[in-house]
Amino acid sequence: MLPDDVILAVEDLEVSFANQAQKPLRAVRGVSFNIARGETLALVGESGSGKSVTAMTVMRLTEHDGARITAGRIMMRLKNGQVIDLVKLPEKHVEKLRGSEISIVFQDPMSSLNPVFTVGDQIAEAVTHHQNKTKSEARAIALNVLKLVRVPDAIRRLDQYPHQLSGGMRQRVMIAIALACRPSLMILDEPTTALDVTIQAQILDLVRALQTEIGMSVLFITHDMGVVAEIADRVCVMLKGEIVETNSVHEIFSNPKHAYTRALISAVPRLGSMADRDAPEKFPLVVYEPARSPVKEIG
Ligand SMILES: Nc1ncnc2c1ncn2[C@@H]1O[C@H](COP(=O)(O)OP(=O)(O)OP(=O)(O)O)[C@@H](O)[C@H]1O
Repeated sequence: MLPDDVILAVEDLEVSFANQAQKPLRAVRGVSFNIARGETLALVGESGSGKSVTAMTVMRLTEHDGARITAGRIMMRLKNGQVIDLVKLPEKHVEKLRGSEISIVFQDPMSSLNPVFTVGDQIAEAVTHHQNKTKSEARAIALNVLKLVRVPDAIRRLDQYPHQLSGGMRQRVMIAIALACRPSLMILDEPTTALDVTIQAQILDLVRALQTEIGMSVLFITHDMGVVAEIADRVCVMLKGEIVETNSVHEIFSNPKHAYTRALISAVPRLGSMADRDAPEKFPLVVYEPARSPVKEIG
């Protein structure tokens, strides 16, 4: 059974990809964590450490990519209080939970949004997929949710197409779609990596504000300890498919136990003084340069 305040508990999760030439690739190895109601848990680690596979497995989407869950449980508390193991759920049931109980926002809104439908239609579609609403009711919900994610001039935006919005506005629309059916858990997979720094800060502010307002839980995936410092309550550090350290954000930065955690902190110049300077040699990191977008925020 889950403690009352826990929304999601991942227990000893193992996920493998078949690899014809060699033995299967164990992308996620014995991963365990839980997320409380209203909490933001950051999953942090370098490229290939297994963050996205973990997140996509919580959505039960990795099987579509040929992965197999070889062990573990993903216990989820639904909005009606029922607790279920997502691993055991047949696809047709999981499909009903995506968007209504858990939703996910990806890095690149342009590849998630459909270019030929308006913003309003895409949010309304997310609503009518799960709820028995008329077209005009769904449009009213779409308008409210656009306002909730602070899209200025929301009425006009409803009838615009994705290409008419800036990168930051598109990411707000993706968050609006993810929020439309008020899931209790939102997964954000590197949602700000493709945005420039000021827009990134605005999106992080938005996620924080939404959490205070609607009390949802967040699983936030990032490689950037600077972002972790801004957004997380607790942190799981992933390395080569395993979680090597879990702690509160305060403890992670003030008293990092694992050398790899110290290396990640040192990779962020303004946080680096807080961490062990020897660590980067032990765990050389790929240094990320977020793609700078020349798009100017409009409105
Ligand atoms: N569809 C797939 N088929 C085969 N292997 C995959 C697939 N998706 C991911 N992997 C492998 O699983 C491992 C974990 O990848 P994952 O995408 O979870 O890393 P990550 O920590 O999210 O990194 P990134 O930030 O670069 O996405 C990697 O070795 C990756 O190559």
